[in-house]
Amino acid sequence: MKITQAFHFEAAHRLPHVGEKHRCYRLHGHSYRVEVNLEGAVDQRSGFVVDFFDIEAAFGPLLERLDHHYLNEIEGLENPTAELIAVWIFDRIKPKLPQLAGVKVFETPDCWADYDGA
Ligand SMILES: Nc1nc2c(c(=O)[nH]1)N=C([C@H](O)[C@H](O)COP(=O)(O)OP(=O)(O)OP(=O)(O)O)CN2
Ligand SMILES: [Zn+2]
Repeated sequence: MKITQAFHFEAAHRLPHVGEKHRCYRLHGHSYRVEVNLEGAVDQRSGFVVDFFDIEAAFGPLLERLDHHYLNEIEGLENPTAELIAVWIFDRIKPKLPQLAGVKVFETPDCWADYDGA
């Protein structure tokens, strides 16, 4: 069984390695959407793969670090592409959520990165 919980945050960033002529070299912001995907057996008693409240508890502290922050200043996010934000989130919540199967980070409704740990 697969389950997903979505979160949202607003943040500023710039991409330092794209070259000065690329518009994303300049400071700008996005309304990010994050989808946390888990996969596992449904517990017979609870009926849950994982309680959504537990997913919220695992991701909440990261959300506080991301929301309304300048991403480039966060340790490990000096080059905050959607891909590297997805890896950053995955690596930090996997120890708390062993059933974690993937993290999607949407910069816009049309552009996202999907990391499954590989
Ligand atoms: N593979 C990736 N490519 C790009 C990334 C990324 O993270 N991974 N990031 C960017 C920039 O962050 C850029 O700001 C993306 O914004 P864009 O897609 O241009 O969306 P906008 O809403 O700003 O654009 P509109 O066309 O005006 O809607 C670039 N590439
Ligand atoms: Zn951007």
